[in-house]
Amino acid sequence: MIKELLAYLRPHRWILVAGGVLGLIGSAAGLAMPLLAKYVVDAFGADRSMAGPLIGLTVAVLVGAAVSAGGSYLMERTGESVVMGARRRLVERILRLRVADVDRLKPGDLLSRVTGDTTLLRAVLTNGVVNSVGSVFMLVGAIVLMAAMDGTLLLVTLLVIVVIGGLTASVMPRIMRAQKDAQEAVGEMGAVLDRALQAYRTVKASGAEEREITVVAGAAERARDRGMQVAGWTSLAGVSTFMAVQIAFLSVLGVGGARVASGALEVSSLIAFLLYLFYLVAPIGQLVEGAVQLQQGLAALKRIKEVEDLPGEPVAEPAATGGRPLGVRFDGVTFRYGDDRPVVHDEVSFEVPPGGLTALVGPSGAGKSTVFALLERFYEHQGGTISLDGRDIRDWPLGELRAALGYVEQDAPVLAGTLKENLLFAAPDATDDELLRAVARTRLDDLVSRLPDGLDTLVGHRGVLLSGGERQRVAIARALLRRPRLLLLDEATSQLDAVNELRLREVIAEVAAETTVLVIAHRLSTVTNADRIVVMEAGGVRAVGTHDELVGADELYRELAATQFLVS
Ligand SMILES: Nc1ncnc2c1ncn2[C@@H]1O[C@H](COP(=O)(O)OP(=O)(O)OP(=O)(O)O)[C@@H](O)[C@H]1O
Repeated sequence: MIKELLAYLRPHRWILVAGGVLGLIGSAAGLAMPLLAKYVVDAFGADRSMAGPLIGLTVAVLVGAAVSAGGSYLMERTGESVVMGARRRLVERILRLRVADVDRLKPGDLLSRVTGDTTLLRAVLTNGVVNSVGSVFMLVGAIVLMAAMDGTLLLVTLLVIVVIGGLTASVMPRIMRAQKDAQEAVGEMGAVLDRALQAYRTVKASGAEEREITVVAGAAERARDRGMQVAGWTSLAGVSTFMAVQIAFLSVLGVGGARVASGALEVSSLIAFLLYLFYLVAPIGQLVEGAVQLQQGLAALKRIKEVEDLPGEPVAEPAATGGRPLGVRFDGVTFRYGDDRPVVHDEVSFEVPPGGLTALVGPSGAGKSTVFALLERFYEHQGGTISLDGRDIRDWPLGELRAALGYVEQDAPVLAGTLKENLLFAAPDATDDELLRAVARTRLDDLVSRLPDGLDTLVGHRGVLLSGGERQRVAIARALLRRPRLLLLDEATSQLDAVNELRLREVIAEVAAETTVLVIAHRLSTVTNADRIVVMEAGGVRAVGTHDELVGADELYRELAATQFLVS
């Protein structure tokens, strides 16, 4: 773990060394102060000119202050860079995780790892490490001098310090565990709050505010309790430092007194030794503080590593969009979402030639959305072959594959930001002309002219300022701007009014004239227009045909058409 912690420091090691050296020089200047003051006083007594010593003293004060300030500035700067680097790596990892892993993670908790845990790294990496190194220097120096005074007394001192130091060290892992629990409780708090914010209206409509508050507050209490434990262990560690020096003082006084009495040691040496003993207080205190910070940093690092160690997708190299319509082929595809999950696709086979409109229909849970998820390679199928354009999707570079597809999700397809940002999300390089054409094709021009700032109007968190039908058309326009070779459209199940439905049907028909469109259909209007319909049931393909053919030949389809489609 320590090695991994140091890895964060490696890129900044020279700045850290410089900061550390400046800090040491600053301390040395501080140490020189009494000596220079003594010269001033001596000069005063001896009736000599005080100018020299005074100038020396002033320079030492100024240089010492400037050097110390520079040193601590360098440290803080590095701290910020380290935090930034850790955040960047973490965010990069999070955005490159596999969808299957993200399904299991809680967004609020991830957020707290990026914001909270990375911040904890700062103290340990800068002050913690640097102060500890400085303290070790001072400790070693003092010990060497003490050894020169009297070896026996040094042994007594070290014995006391080692015993109490060992006891202090034994609480360190507890500090780390308590700190990790505290951070986990903060993460939990984020997760619950995120859940409540994602379903804000449902929370209110369900009268669940109080319950959600209780859950968040519960996590906050846990964070407090564990934080208090950290504080308790930290105080214990602090007080034991003080105790170590006090006990060492008494022991040295006792043993030293006896040695003075027996003539083995001079009184002046005993006094000097005792003075040095108190000199140890500050560096030992800093070492203990550094060790505590180290534990806190390690706790944070553990949480950061848990995410960083998750496997990611291969990096999808950006690829050019546009091109010929793609044909799709599923050949005996089997898939389940996890080893302990039921089979979702059991030998799914169907073929879609390039171009035209193909509808996927079937009862809820039949595995229709999963077809899209597999095409986008959000998940890996376990058996059979999926090919696009005659090429196994496993052989497509991920970036190229996703650039060829346009994907419109069923839920919340609009992101916070302006309408324009939303439209350009999948194709940031699209020209204004292309943008306006997509707006016109998806019949969004009415909306744009009504909005106060046109395309630059903010659409709110998850597009809440737009209607359901508008959000859907924005999502389609966004997918179209990517010039997909295969458009995957998961029709929203929400009821659209007649005008919106007609518009949507027109848009889909137009797009299907240019590219392959695969739509999960919940409306009869979409289905009757389709060139072919794939009927799915319980993880398999039951029938393929046109509306008229299927009404004649397939009982399930007839039933679906009679109830589900006509109802919606
Ligand atoms: N991310 C997931 N993790 C685990 N199981 C999932 C996941 N997504 C879907 N499932 C399961 O897979 C099965 C098929 O889901 P899928 O969404 O493909 O069905 P669908 O035919 O699109 O249904 P609907 O018409 O209701 O959207 C369901 O039983 C569902 O519980």
